[in-house]
Order: sequence, then C-alpha cells, then structure tokens
Amino acid sequence: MSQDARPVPMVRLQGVSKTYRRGTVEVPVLAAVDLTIDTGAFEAFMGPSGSGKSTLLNLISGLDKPTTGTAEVAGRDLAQMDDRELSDWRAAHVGFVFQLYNLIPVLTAAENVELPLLLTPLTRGERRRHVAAALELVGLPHRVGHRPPQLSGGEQQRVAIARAIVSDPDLIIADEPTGDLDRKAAEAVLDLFGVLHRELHKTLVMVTHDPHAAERAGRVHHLDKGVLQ
Ligand SMILES: Nc1ncnc2c1ncn2[C@@H]1O[C@H](COP(=O)(O)OP(=O)(O)OP(=O)(O)O)[C@@H](O)[C@H]1O
Repeated sequence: MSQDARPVPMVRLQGVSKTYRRGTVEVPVLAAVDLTIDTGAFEAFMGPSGSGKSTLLNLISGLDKPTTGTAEVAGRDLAQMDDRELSDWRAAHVGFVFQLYNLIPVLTAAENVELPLLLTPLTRGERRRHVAAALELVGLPHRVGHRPPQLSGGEQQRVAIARAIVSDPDLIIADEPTGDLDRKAAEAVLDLFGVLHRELHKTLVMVTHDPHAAERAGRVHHLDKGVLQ
C-alpha cells in the first residue's frame, strides 16, 4: 500500500500543549504531545493523578482547545470549527463513557439511551429501534423501563455505553470506565468494549488506572506530568 493510500488516522495530535491560567499563574498541563491513533484501534492512557489524562481526552473530543499545536480527529482539524460545528461534529462522531455513568436518575434506561438521538432528525419509531438495538447489544433488553437507582453499577455503566453508541459514533472516549465497578462488573464492561472494537470496528480511547483494563487495549500510553512517555 502506498503512503498516500493509508487510511486517515482517527486522532492526530501534533505539538499539542495545554496551559491553564489560574489568575496570574500559568499551569502547564500537557507539553509537546505528538500522538497518532489509527482508525479502529483500542488504546489506553495511564498515569498518575493530575498527569493530564482527562485534559488529553477533552482535547481529543473537542471539549477543550490546545494552547499550541493541532488536533485532527475523525478527519477534521478541530481548531477550524466554531462551537456550533464542534458540537454537531461531537454528536456525530464521539460517544462518551464516564466513571460515574452520568445517567439522569429520573429517566428510564431507554430514555437515557435515547437522549443523544433527540438532537437528530430520526422519527420517534426510528429512535425506539436504535435504543432497543443498543440496549440489546449491551445485554440489557430486560431493563428498558428501569431507572438508574434501580440498576447495579455495572448495569448503569452498560446503559451509559448503550447511550454512547446509540448514534453510531466512530470514536468512543472512556474516562475511567471501570473505576467504580467491582471486578466482575468491570470485566463485563471490558468484554463489551472488546465487542465494540472487534465486531463494530469502533476506535476506543480509554483512560484507566486499572492494569486489567489497560491489558485489553492494543497499546498503552503513559503520561507523566503532562508528557507522553
Ligand atoms: N479547567 C482547568 N483549570 C485549571 N486547571 C485545570 C483545569 N483542568 C485541569 N486542570 C489541572 O490540570 C492538571 C491535570 O488534570 P487532569 O484532570 O487532566 O489530570 P488526570 O491525569 O486526568 O487526573 P486524575 O487521574 O486525577 O483524573 C491538574 O493539576 C488539574 O488541576
């Protein structure tokens, strides 16, 4: 295959740094990060607390902008988009999974999963079919009418994964997805990530402190004081 025929990587960061400003004090968080993540890869990021892992995820998902350098994700230079374009781009391309699930407690599992679809032109019937398919995929078709407080932590995280994939994004970003789960529930979530990666060809980018979780990834990056090792 010639160089030009290579598929566009899902993530390409070049010379990315991030400095936050607290009053007059500048806080450097990421320095000179060069990173390429191929489309279809499953990659993990580990590192001590405060090393910049969540900041890196925020830059990859366009939730935050680099201080210097360029971030190209899913074929777009994120700096070239205004906030409206970025939010449409995120809705189409990125699914998020958080440590504490971030489900809305008063909504049922099905209603939580449906949320990202309310921004799309899909009809109610189409939305229902997508929601049913996503909950089936995560093994929870029998929990559609349950609300988060009626579900175990592992079930809540699987509902959150259904919500992350319901709009069929290419990129799944997971920040400590097993951080609040016992081993068995964590393994179920990681098995599911394996299915998303191998069978649905999603690109997965996961931050984790859990070596068992990192083992599932094809590549593990280490961040230390904002520097990619
Ligand atoms: N919006 C912000 N304003 C100022 N400082 C920030 C902001 N966001 C993060 N920081 C600082 O940047 C550093 C890195 O934070 P980040 O959340 O990326 O680390 P992390 O590696 O994900 O940590 P943890 O494992 O504890 O979640 C921390 O010192 C944090 O205080």
